[in-house]
Amino acid sequence: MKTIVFVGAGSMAQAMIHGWMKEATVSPENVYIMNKSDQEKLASLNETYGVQLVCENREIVKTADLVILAMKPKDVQDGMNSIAAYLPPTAVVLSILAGVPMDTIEQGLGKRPIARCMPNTSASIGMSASAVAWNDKMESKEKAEIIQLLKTIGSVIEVEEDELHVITALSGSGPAYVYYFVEAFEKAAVASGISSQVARELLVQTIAGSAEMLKQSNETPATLRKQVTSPGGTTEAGIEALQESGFADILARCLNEAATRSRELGKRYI
Ligand SMILES: NC(=O)c1ccc[n+]([C@@H]2O[C@H](COP(=O)([O-])OP(=O)(O)OC[C@H]3O[C@@H](n4cnc5c(N)ncnc54)[C@H](O)[C@@H]3O)[C@@H](O)[C@H]2O)c1
Ligand code: PRO
Repeated sequence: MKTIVFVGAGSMAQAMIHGWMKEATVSPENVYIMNKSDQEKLASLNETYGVQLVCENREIVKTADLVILAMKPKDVQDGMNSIAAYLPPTAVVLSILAGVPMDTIEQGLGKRPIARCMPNTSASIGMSASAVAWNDKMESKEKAEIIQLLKTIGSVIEVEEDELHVITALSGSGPAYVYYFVEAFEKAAVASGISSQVARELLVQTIAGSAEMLKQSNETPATLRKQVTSPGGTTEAGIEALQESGFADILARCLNEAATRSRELGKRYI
């Protein structure tokens, strides 16, 4: 897929572009960005990498092999209306929108190969956890090309479209939960007399090390947790406080609320 056109290029699309440019996955002269706002940030992407800014010039869509829908769900109908007349029948569409079903995209842009992907913002450093689902028009060659593109911004797994609501709640939103966890723990550490710099450095390395242990050790999270938790020791006291505060229920509620919002977004903007 030579020519890629982004329709909408906010924080998520920019993370993908940074990832692709760092890995030299696609040629910058073949990446076009149609976007309605934030032209300064996009100008810096153009200056840094040479990707093409086309603002709202829709003619470029006529040359697209791959169109990436990356506006907010509330803007999807406007966005599709603005390109539908220019989109060649052969163009493949990749949507990264939370909640919006492929049915809605087929209605707006016609029955054609469509992929729906949920990446996350760690794409900008090649560390996205992406999941992708396909419509029934997608051929294996096109799937392979999209998977290849997604692999250069992190890991990718193929899933059924129905699973994407929960996946959006888990790994699409996931970085925000981790950042919130760091914010909250850092604040607590500062209140207990540690400098925020020391707390942040230790927390970030602890998260990175624990993630690597989960990846490399082949142990379950519960086993790894037990290895840290000495009977009668400090971790036990901390874990008991989390359990008594209903931490697992809080996380379940977080996941359910986010997944419910994804389903609502899909229905709200059809
Ligand atoms: N931010 C994330 O962490 C994340 C992760 C995964 C998926 N997503 C999905 O990615 C999409 C974009 O999210 P974001 O956080 O990057 O949003 P954003 O608001 O930062 O960017 C959206 C951009 O789309 C532009 N836009 C709106 N309508 C347009 C149109 N018709 N033509 C051209 N440009 C248009 C806006 O000007 C804006 O710059 C959303 O649908 C979201 O669900 C976001
Ligand atoms: N950010 C988007 C949202 O908050 C989708 C997942 C991450 O809706």
